[in-house]
Amino acid sequence: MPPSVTESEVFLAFSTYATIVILKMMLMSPITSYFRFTRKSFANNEDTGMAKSPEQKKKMLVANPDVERVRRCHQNDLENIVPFVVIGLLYALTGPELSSALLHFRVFVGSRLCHTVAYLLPLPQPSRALSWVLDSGEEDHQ
Ligand SMILES: N[C@@H](CCC(=O)N[C@@H](CS)C(=O)NCC(=O)O)C(=O)O
Repeated sequence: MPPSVTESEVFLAFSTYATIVILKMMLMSPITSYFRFTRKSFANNEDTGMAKSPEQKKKMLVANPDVERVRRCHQNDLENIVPFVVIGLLYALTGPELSSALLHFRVFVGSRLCHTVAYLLPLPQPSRALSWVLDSGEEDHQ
């Protein structure tokens, strides 16, 4: 009996690379929390319970640039990784050559990791823009 689509090497490669980028995206939540606590910047009134005065409570509700940066990075992941998972799955189902599928998946995952590093450090532009162009281009080529 021929192997089913889900047993194919392309599908296994897709599952592996999709899992890597999804885990990376999920990591953005604990990183946001880390920045919220270290910068003492929260989104909701009820999150500022540790404030010792009404003034401190007010300060804690002011947006912090580091927290906002991680949030933008997370948002950008959502804009790119969700389409990658959907389009990558459809592409894997078309039965492409393993070598070209691996190239697409690796370029996407590599450039997404570069995008995160460039956004969070931050690295000077055009490093982030180039990594974004590479991974969004990958989605178009699948
Ligand atoms: N939603 C994005 C669409 C364009 C995009 O993803 N640009 C890349 C390369 S400049 C980026 O990293 N944008 C920053 C961001 O989404 O916060 C934006 O508003 O910038």
